[in-house]
Amino acid sequence: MALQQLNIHRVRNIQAASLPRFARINVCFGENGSGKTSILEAIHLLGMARSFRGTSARTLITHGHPDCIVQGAVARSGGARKLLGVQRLLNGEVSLRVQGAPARAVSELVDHLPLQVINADSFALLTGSPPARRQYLNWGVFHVEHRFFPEWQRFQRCIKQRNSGLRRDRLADRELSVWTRELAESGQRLNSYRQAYFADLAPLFRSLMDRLLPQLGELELRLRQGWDKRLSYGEALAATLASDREKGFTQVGPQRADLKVVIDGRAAEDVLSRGQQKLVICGLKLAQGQLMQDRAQKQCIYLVDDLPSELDAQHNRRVCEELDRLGAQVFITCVAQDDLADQWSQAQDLAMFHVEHGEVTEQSFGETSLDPAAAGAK
Ligand SMILES: Nc1ncnc2c1ncn2[C@@H]1O[C@H](COP(=O)(O)OP(=O)(O)OP(=O)(O)O)[C@@H](O)[C@H]1O
Repeated sequence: MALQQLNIHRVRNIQAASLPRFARINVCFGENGSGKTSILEAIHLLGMARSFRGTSARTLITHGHPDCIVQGAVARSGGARKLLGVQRLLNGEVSLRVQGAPARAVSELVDHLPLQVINADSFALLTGSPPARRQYLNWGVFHVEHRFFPEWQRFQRCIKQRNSGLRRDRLADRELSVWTRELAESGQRLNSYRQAYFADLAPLFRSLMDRLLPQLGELELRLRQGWDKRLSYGEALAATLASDREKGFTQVGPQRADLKVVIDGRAAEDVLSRGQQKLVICGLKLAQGQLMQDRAQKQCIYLVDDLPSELDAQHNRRVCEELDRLGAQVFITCVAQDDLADQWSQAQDLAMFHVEHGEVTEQSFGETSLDPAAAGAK
């Protein structure tokens, strides 16, 4: 999957930008506050209809304007182009388009433009609360198991109904047991999709970490399914029914699942330096891209904001090598044009975009210091 062109209107400090072509590796460089992250935000808006910082649409829209719009063309290698469009309004309204026709759900965009973000907020994968890790897990399963999303929707419906039954008095017993049975079946299936995905993901993650950070100790990725693994989900729900009634909600299930990275028996977030944490995060994100390629024959697109921060040159290079090995399209930001020169000098399919006060200009290859001939002439 690759983004082939992008039009940006009123996204943060970018009033208007028309980018008619991209390479596989796209480096956006410019001074602090120039608008590099805003380009990544625009791409994220196109694929997810929201900011990657989880903030409201208001923060994406250029100050003083009522809306922002992004339009782009994506294509699978050898496949037909798809035109996507997203408009967000200050009042919270959102309008999505695929091939010019209104799209009903964000999942349609996600399917066409699968994105992986590596930025400062990605640390939440290790140090944040479980929803960030469930989101990571769900993203992966969604892209390789087509039965996951409808099951996830069904599960949400069941748990909502069961929780509302739990809050009512005992007259609702019959209704409650119907929803509990439905929930047990749906949760069990959801868990089996996640477990199958996890079984493939964990070894990929370990071998990536062997390359990114070989001196790290015994590394383990663990999946907690959200209830006692010796029980079926139905049994676990039966065991907690009385306490669920008291509390008024369902306490166990896939909605409580979590992932844990463990090193020599200790939680990664407790023992790793900030740079090492960043490498683990890169390992997790790269493993998902690899698995998506292996299982779904689809490429995701990497949005990488300020990779060099927290990483020394050697580890920076290793992450770039892994991105390169994946063959995925990458949009990556840095301050100076030469910041990523070592990493990408061999890349054949490279484009450089200079960003200044919200204006984006593609540098021709002759103008870039990453061009081997130009670099040699300096
Ligand atoms: N809604 C908005 N409307 C207008 N300008 C905005 C809005 N939100 C942020 N900005 C401004 O856009 C500019 C570009 O921000 P951006 O995060 O893209 O910079 P950057 O090039 O990634 O910088 P850095 O290297 O510091 O990370 C900043 O000056 C920021 O204050």
